[in-house]
Amino acid sequence: MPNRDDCLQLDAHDPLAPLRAAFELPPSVVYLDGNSLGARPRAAAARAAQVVQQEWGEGLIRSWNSAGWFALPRRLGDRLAPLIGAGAGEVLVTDTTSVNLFKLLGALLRLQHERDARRRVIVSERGNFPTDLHIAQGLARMLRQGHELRLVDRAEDIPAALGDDVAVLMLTQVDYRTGALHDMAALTRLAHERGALALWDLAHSAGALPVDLRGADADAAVGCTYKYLNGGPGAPAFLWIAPRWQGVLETPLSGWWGHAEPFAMEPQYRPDAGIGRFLCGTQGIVSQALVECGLEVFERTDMAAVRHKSLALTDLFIALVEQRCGAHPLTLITPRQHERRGSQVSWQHPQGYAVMQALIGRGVIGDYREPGILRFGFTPLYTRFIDVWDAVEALRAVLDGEEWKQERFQVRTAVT
Ligand SMILES: Cc1ncc(COP(=O)(O)O)c(C=O)c1O
Ligand SMILES: Nc1c(O)cccc1C(=O)C[C@H](N)C(=O)O
Repeated sequence: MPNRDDCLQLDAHDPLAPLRAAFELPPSVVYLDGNSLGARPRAAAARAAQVVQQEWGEGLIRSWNSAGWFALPRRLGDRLAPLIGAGAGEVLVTDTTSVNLFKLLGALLRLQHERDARRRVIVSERGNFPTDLHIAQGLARMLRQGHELRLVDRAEDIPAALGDDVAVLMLTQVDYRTGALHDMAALTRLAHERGALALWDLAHSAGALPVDLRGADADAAVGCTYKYLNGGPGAPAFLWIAPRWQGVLETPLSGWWGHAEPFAMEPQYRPDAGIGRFLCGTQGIVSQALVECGLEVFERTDMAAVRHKSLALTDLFIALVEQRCGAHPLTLITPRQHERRGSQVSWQHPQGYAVMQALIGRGVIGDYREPGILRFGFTPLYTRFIDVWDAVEALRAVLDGEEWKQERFQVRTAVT
C-alpha cells in the first residue's frame, strides 16, 4: 500500500502535474468538489476584467461585432466539441443544462410524434439528477398528448423498459450520486434497435473522461461547463445535436437568436439552417467568455491522459480509505470496475452529512448528497496524489476522533 512519500513520487512523475498551475487554489485546501463547481482557471480573472473594462466599458455595443460576442456560443461550442467526440458546427454553449434539456427533449418528442405518434414514453432512471426528471415531467404535462416518464430503479432494467411505445431514452452518462458510468454506445444501440432516440446528459462526464458522441451514434446531448470544464459558477451549459438531425430538429423555444437572420427583424420565425436554431435569446457574455479559460487548459493535454490519471486517483482513494478507515461504517457505492466508474468516489455513512462538514472544517472539500452520501470528485487537471493521501488522513482523523459529533457539524445549510 502506498505511503505519503509514494504519493509525492507519483506527483513528481505525473505528466499532468504542470497543469495545476493554470488554476487558483487556496494552499490550505484539498479540493475534491470539481464535480459540482470546478476550480477557477487563473486566466479567468484577467479575462473577466477585459470583458468588463475594455469590451463592455470601451467597446460598448460595438463589441457584439468587434469582440465577437455574438459568435461566442458557436465558437465555444467548436472549441468544446473535441472533448465530447463532436464535430465543428454541432455544439453550442448556451443557456442552462435544464433549459437545453427542455429544448432537445421537446425537439426529439416532436420528431418521434411525426414518425409514430404512439411513441409517447420517455425512459430514464429514478436516480437521475432531479432536474432531468422535472424537465421531462413538465414537458409531458405541457404537451397534453399523453406523454409519460417511465423510470427504472436499476440500470439492468433499462432494456426491459424500452418497449415499442418509447420515444426517447434520456440518461445521464455518469450518475451524480454513485459515479457509475453507463456504456453510452451499447445503450444508444439498444435504444435505436427498439425505435427510440437517445438523449444524453454529460454533466459529470464532459472533461472528466473521453466521450465519443459520434462514435456512440447518440442523437443529442447536453452538459454543464461549470463542473469538470471549470467554466465558473452558473457558467452556460452546452448542447449537441447529431449531424443527421441538424436542420431537422425544431426547438420549442424559438427565440430571435435562433432565427435565420436575427437582424432582419422579421415577425415570422424562420429557423437558422444549422445548430444556431437552438439558441434562444441574449447570452450572459461575461459568463460565456470565462468558459473559454477552462477549455484552453484542455488543449494542453488529451482526454486519454486525463482518464488515465482519473482512474489512478480514484483507485488510490478507494484503496487508502479501505485500508486506513476500514474500522468505520463506510460503504463504497461507486463501482470498482474502471469501465463502470466516472471521476468521483462516493461512500455512504450513517452520519454522512456531519462527517462531510467536519471534513470541510479540516479544509478537505467534498460534498454531501442524500441519503448519507459523502461525494468526492477528482479533477485530474489539478488534483494531486498527495491530495488523495491528505484527504484520507483527514477523513481518518474525523472518524477516529469522532469530530463529526460536534454540534456545529450538525447544522444544515441550504446547499450541501
Ligand atoms: C446530471 C445533471 N444535470 C443537470 C444539472 C444541473 O442543471 P442546471 O445547470 O440547469 O442547474 C446537474 C447539476 O447541477 C447535474 O448533475
Ligand atoms: N448546479 C449546482 C448549483 O446550482 C448549486 C450547488 C451545486 C450545484 C451542482 O452542480 C450540483 C451537482 N449537479 C450535483 O451533482 O449534485
